[in-house]
Amino acid sequence: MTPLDNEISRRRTFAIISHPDAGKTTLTEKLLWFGGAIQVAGEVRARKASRHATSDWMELEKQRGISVTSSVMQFPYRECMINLLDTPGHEDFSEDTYRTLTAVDSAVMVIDSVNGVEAQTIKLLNVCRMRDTPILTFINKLDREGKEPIDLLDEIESVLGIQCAPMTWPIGMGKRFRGVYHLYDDAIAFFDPQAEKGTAEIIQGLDNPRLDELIGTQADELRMDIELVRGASHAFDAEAYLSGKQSPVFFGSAVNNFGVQSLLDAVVDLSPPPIARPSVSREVLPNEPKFSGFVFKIQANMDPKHRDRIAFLRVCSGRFDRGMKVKQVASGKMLSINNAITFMARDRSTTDEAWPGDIIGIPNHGTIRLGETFTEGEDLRFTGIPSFAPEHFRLARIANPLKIKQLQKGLQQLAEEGATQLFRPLSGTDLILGAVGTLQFDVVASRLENEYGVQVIFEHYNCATARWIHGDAAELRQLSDRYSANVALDGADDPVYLAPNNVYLNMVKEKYPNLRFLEAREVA
Ligand SMILES: Nc1nc2c(ncn2[C@@H]2O[C@H](COP(=O)(O)OP(=O)(O)OP(=O)(O)O)[C@@H](O)[C@H]2O)c(=O)[nH]1
Repeated sequence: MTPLDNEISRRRTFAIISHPDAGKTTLTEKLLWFGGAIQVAGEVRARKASRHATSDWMELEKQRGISVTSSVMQFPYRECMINLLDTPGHEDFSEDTYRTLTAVDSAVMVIDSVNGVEAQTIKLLNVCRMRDTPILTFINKLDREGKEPIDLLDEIESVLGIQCAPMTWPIGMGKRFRGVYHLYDDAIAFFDPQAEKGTAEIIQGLDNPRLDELIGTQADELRMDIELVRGASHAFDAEAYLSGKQSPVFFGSAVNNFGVQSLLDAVVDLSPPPIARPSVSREVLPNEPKFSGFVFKIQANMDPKHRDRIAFLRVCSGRFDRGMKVKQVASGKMLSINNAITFMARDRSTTDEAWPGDIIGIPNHGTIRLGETFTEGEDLRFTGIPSFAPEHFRLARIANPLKIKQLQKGLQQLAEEGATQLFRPLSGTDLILGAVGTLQFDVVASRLENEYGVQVIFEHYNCATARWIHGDAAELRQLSDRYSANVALDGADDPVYLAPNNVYLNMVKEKYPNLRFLEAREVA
């Protein structure tokens, strides 16, 4: 094995997805703790405290500063190097989450056993499905009276349309929660909220008399349950998991540390290392010797006055060395990356190299855009960074018309960063902002004022949804001439139809059958 192959095989890059409050932050914290990356619980929670006050811009600003370094948490566990990518908790920032999901090789889905599958879980799972991302499921909060485990699996299968393969099975729940049985190790881990790692004892075998000794009549209930579960549920199938068709399911209680280690072991044992990535011209294998990667997230740095930003780049192939010269494919320029940040959760000191699956942060002054590809010279363009149809729209106006240039520049740059989407209708001079969550508008207004010295006023804009237009050029011209106020150019000058309502959208679809109206487009 070459050093490159070796480093690839030990990389696991994943994100946690969940509906708010299912326990994502708690689980992240416990994973870091089991991985030895944090010494005391609470470090992640402190960050979350600021995240909850998202309606307050000052808090957001603080959080933005802190989260540059906490967006990627890298730590060694067993023989692997784990990259855990953070995703914003608030659903108004789900665009950011969607993009982060394009940079991972797998995901962990957290389900609250009391609430089952929730709205945000459905949305996020659909994003994972676009790339057939393999998903492990963690059913959390077994220490509470929740839904029956078998009903939860049914719900996941029917609502999310993914097969479930239980890997562990809970013994009771709520007050009667005693632990889990591992279906493949034939081992029982007993729950003890007082024990340091949540587990009192582990025993082998369902027929072990110690089982009856410890949990009495629940032992026979468990034996019956397992017989039923083995007969009625899907057996684990590695291929089905890796192709995103089946999700191995674990049960536990994150706040009590219980079940977390099994999950982390599953990330090492079952989740895939970096695999080939599609680009416009060809597939790029991770073990190609030459470096390549793409930018999936741009974040303004701690000091907004300097307008420096960090571009988060996912390494797709080869090895990155500090100071190496790389090509920014979009501009054709060669850049020396001397000041890249790599991320170790344990100590913030930088390392000098990165391998496929790793994330590096490149400081820049707005010259690097979302979705861009970097290589050692080849003109590659990675595909797959999505932009989603916004659901909220505002018309941007300014108090002082002399500042129109600053407004245009500010909006253009914030759109490149992904903070909002910008649309310019073909007729008139209106600047329309689109967002997936309305909180994005507050962020944009505040940043325009602080960073560009522009006071913006957002007004209602009559638009229900946006669709990117692809297809026949002649029909596009006709549509643009006929509805020039509703056809706009986005930040990348691609045509978009701004539909006042669904009736209009259906009408233009019928009228222009050779055009396609897409809900998402790729940024790069
Ligand atoms: N009873 C119980 N509560 C839990 C468990 N895990 C997490 N919680 C609690 O559930 C609440 C939400 O957990 P978080 O980890 O903050 O959830 P989150 O998904 O990160 O929430 P957002 O940041 O809003 O996305 C907190 O009060 C946790 O203490 C568990 O295993 N059992």
